[in-house]
Amino acid sequence: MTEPVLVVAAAIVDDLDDPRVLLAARRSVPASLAGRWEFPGGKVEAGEDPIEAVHREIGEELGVSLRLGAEVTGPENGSWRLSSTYVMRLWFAELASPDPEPAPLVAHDELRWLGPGQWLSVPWLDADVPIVEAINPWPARASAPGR
Ligand SMILES: Nc1nc2c([nH]c(=O)n2[C@H]2C[C@H](O)[C@@H](COP(=O)(O)OP(=O)(O)OP(=O)(O)O)O2)c(=O)[nH]1
Repeated sequence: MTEPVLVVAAAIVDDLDDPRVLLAARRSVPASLAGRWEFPGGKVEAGEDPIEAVHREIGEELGVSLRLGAEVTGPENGSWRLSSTYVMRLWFAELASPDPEPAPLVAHDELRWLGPGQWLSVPWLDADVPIVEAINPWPARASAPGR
């Protein structure tokens, strides 16, 4: 069996100690994924350290530097399965500096800071939905039994 390709990405929040706002990025390419929202990031290059790859990808895609926090571990040896081809490792992160602000330089056409209770309000890529649900501090309450 071929090894899955490793994607690394960042769940960029306003404050690692008290995350209330999450940055989502809307893909502009490829056409099949355009309009869906994701965690900014990308594929680890051959021989590259995954943490270095996150910093490189975020620099390329958003033009900012990050301070990484805890890894958001998934069910597959700590990774999240994206598809038959890809698995993803994800870290919480905050901006290393307020200036410059992140910008959609490549691969995205819009960035949005999702506020409290809004983290699931955009159409995330299918594989990202369970991840956002796992980190969402405002999980939907089970509907009350009918009377
Ligand atoms: N970056 C990122 N990719 C995701 C997420 N969720 C998800 O299913 N994917 C998929 C989309 C792509 O098929 C694949 C990652 O590819 P990518 O296009 O972001 O990687 P890259 O920046 O290195 O792209 P490229 O230079 O090779 O074109 O993983 C996510 O939250 N972030």
